[in-house]
Amino acid sequence: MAYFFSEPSRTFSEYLLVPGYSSAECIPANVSLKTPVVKYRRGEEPALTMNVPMVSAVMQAVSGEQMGIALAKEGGIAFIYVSQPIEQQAEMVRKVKNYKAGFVISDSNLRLGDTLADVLALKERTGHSTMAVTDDGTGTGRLLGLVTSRDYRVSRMDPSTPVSQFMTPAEKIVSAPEGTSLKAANDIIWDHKLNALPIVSDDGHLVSFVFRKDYDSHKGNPLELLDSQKRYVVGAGINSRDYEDRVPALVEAGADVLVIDSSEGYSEWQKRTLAWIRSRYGDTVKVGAGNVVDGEGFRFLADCGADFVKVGIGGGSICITRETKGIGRGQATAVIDVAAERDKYFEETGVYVPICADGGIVQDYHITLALAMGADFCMLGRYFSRFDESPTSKVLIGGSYMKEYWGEGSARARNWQRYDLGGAAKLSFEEGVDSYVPYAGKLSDGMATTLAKVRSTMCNCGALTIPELREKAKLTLVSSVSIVEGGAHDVLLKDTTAGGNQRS
Ligand SMILES: NC(=O)C1=CN([C@@H]2O[C@H](COP(=O)(O)OP(=O)(O)OC[C@H]3O[C@@H](n4cnc5c(N)ncnc54)[C@H](O)[C@@H]3O)[C@@H](O)[C@H]2O)C=CC1
Ligand SMILES: O=c1[nH]c(=O)c2[nH+]cn([C@@H]3O[C@H](COP(=O)(O)O)[C@@H](O)[C@H]3O)c2[nH]1
Ligand SMILES: [K+]
Repeated sequence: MAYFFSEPSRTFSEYLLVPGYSSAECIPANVSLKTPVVKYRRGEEPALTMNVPMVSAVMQAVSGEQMGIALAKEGGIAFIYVSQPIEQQAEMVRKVKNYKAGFVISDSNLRLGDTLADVLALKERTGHSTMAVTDDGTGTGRLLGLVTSRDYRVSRMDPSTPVSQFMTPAEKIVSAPEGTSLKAANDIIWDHKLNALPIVSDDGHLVSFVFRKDYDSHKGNPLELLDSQKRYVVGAGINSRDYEDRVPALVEAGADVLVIDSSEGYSEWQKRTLAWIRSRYGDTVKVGAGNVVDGEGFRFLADCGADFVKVGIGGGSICITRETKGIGRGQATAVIDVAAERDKYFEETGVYVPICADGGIVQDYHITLALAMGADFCMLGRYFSRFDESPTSKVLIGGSYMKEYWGEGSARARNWQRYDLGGAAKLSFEEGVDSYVPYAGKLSDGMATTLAKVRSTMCNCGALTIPELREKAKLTLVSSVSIVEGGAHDVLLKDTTAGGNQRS
């Protein structure tokens, strides 16, 4: 006979936290959001931790290289999407690993034969007024000259004037050698009153620029997540098909952690994928698996060697898996159940396998709830898709700026793993939608607000760390009537944008 769970499956909005005693030390500035990403033995330190409990979803509309850089700066990890060719994904990982704060690879470059008209067209296209003239017209060619807007007067010059006639030639350029520190580069910029300092290799090739205006922007990211070589930490998705080719490419590109990206992880496919990675790399390659929604699924993946386990089926904002396939579970219940099994597993084996609550975070406080219920960190798609750093375009709709956001199981994602099942067997239905989300500006500003709320709620619960929150949290179910009580009610709102139920 079929098994029936005795409890209904519930979601985050059905719960609230009841405050506990807050001592005088319990202030947001003292809260640490540090959390483990990969499994560790009792008494040992995890090989990878984050400074904030947030990772970005393995999705085309969310996690490219810009998200990788921006999120690591804030202390979290982006998982570069897997639904793209291997080399292209590896290149995104490399771009995050090679990124050096303040050192910008030139994207506006000219050849000697180009003209003033080319300069103007390039400026129009990239929006940048500092241009390198190189032998091959690339950002890493041999540096022959520089063009800035101070070098030409559009009203007085013929558009066909070659750049060689008005550029600053190489011998007059102030530059710095490769390996110059950011501090030293900024000193040169100030001493010579420059706007941009080219960094040039021993053989005269342009490496990057340091711009004066960048000086302030990379001071003060106290939570940024760096590897042992001071490069940003980045993750990448894999699938249970082409792992023998994809995993080596991603490892070689420098990915710090991988995750098998699937709607459903309690399968022979994931077991084989994990076994292959362990046989080839032992424990040196870190890989999460999922998704599961109960203790049984968790134990299976933990036994298969997963470094962390991802929880959540059908709760995502663009998900229609529950509607199309009838699989899934309320996200709060899934997290609570899996967390209980994770704790039991830890008791029994001495191995702590972190869990990630994936999907369905709508309000900022849902993150705090997920942590209180036992999640070690949360994966968010919709949330991150709204910021400048997501790879999608910003569009003006009905007077408001929106960003596009679509599911990995939607037709738009053209996810060949789903559709190419070999021979005539193809997945013929969609499990996700294509949508708009309200544009939300810069990631750093949005995360600052979100995490301020998380820290503040933790203080209400008397907790300065995530483990302490889990220990002290008192959670209550709320009735549907009291949910109405929790929003602004029985008043006429003057400004509808300040309503109590606005989504973050
Ligand atoms: N978290 C969620 O609720 C959901 C997430 N998604 C997202 O959509 C994307 C695609 O997910 P899925 O369709 O579940 O991808 P998937 O690749 O895990 O599964 C697609 C199909 O391929 C089969 N399969 C997997 N490995 C195989 C192998 N080696 N040989 C033969 N068959 C194999 C699976 O059993 C399944 O029928 C992912 O990005 C996922 O995160 C989609 C639906 C729900
Ligand atoms: O049913 C689904 N169809 C899809 O096409 C799809 N694409 C992504 N995902 C999952 O949703 C998570 C992101 O959820 P949020 O937008 O709520 O943060 C992601 O992290 C995924 O787990 C999908 N689920
Ligand atoms: K299964």
